[in-house]
Amino acid sequence: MSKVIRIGTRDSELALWQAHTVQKKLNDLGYKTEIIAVKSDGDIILDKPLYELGITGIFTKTLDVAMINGKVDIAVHSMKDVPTALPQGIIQAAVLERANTLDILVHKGNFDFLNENGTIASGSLRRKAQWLNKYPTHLVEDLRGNVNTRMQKLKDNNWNGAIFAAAGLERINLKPSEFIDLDWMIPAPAQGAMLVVAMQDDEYVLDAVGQLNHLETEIATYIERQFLRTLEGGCTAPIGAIAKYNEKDDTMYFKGALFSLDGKQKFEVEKTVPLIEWKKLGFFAAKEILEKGGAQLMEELRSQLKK
Ligand SMILES: NCc1[nH]cc(CCC(=O)O)c1CC(=O)O
Repeated sequence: MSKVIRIGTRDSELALWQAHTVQKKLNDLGYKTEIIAVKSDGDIILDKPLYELGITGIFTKTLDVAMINGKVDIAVHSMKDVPTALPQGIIQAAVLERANTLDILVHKGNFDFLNENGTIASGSLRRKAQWLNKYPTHLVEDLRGNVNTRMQKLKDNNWNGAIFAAAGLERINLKPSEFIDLDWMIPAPAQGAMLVVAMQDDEYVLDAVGQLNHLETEIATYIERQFLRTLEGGCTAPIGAIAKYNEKDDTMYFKGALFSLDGKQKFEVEKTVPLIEWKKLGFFAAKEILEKGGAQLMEELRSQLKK
């Protein structure tokens, strides 16, 4: 059989770059492919309510619906944008080798604001909370849109800087020379990783795409997303997590944290365990946080974030 694998993607520059990367890898393996780009806010036509199928993610739902309706065979996502529970019938087909996991501050060449009263921009609860935790006197302005839009808004405003995922800017060559690595900031679970999803009964496609899977990244992101899933229970809270395999001593390093919205409260876990313990690492780390006060903070966050 040699069917054409239809690759679903959103139409932002970053999403298209990611889809083309998957396309090239499949082509190199001898598969025929076609890119199908959907408008990010495209129409959703389905004969069942989204919640019945477990479709929740704002970045992923249009593609979930396209796949369930048979319009595309796979979808390529930034893994950190994908809800931890996938819709019914859709499964993780491959996690690609991870790129840069760091958040960076893109600035305007002047560092005075780091000690004084600065204003930076970010639309992410996780970034805002961590910034305010480190710089309690600063202002964090809201900033939304795709990376191109956000970079333009930074130029148009008098903010001192804005926070981006290094991976996104590097992929589309938008990373300017004026930036600093925020190595103290805990990234979003699965930041820097790309996920390919497919229908669970599509053997041909699962076999093709499975060849792109990077085991080390799959395991690290599994741990980070297990941590997230155990903590959040369906609410988008300020949560960071990073897992890293260390080849030298065959161990898995993990750091994860939960913050209050204003950054004043922080519950953190950091540990290194033998690799064989990876399967429950994210779960136990989350339990530890819940026990030392995180459960109460999650309660507060749920009522603050409910609209
Ligand atoms: N939420 C938007 C988003 N989703 C994935 C990336 C970049 C790629 C990645 O982090 O894996 C970005 C941009 C950003 O956070 O600055």
